[in-house]
Amino acid sequence: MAIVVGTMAWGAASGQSGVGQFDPLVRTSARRLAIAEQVALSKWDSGAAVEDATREAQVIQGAVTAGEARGIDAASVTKFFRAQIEANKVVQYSLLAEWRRQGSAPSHAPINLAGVIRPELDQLQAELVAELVDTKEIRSGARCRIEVATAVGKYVAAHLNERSTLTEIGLDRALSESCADSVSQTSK
Ligand SMILES: C=C(O[C@@H]1C=C(C(=O)O)C=C[C@H]1O)C(=O)O
Repeated sequence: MAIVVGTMAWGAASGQSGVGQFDPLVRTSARRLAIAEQVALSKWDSGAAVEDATREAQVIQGAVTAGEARGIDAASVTKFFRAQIEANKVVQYSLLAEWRRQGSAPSHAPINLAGVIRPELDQLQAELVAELVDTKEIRSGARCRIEVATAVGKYVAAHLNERSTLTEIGLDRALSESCADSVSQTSK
């Protein structure tokens, strides 16, 4: 027991700075994910499908172009934004199912997906690309996956609300392709 406690304390202390460096990426991912509610409401109103493959291709292409201009390779930008998109869809599917179970969505003003919401997502995309640049070194670190998971946990704990579980699932998915390596890290 003493060894376990000691190891955990060491792990928490040694991971501290790395975890903190992921905070902006986590916060911006959370803002992107929060917009999924507006997207889902617009799809509730229009009856459009959650998934829009044409728009997804535009999002990825825009991110790749922005990333390449700042020295981030196309493959890592693509996998990062694919994960962000998958997370967004998970949240949309979940909210839409909840509203179907309830028989109604929350009342809301008309939503302009193409003219307002997607440009907001585009703006956040630029911020995410800048944060990928800022975290390039730490995203190659051996503890990257643990630090990202810990940073998400910290964010969720600091923003508790009735949707925390969905937020945590969404953020874990959104940030699942942040690290440069593909090796699964468990306890170290
Ligand atoms: C957010 C939307 O829904 C889905 C998620 C996307 C995203 O996260 O960028 C893009 C297209 C859709 O598959 C949207 O339609 O704009």
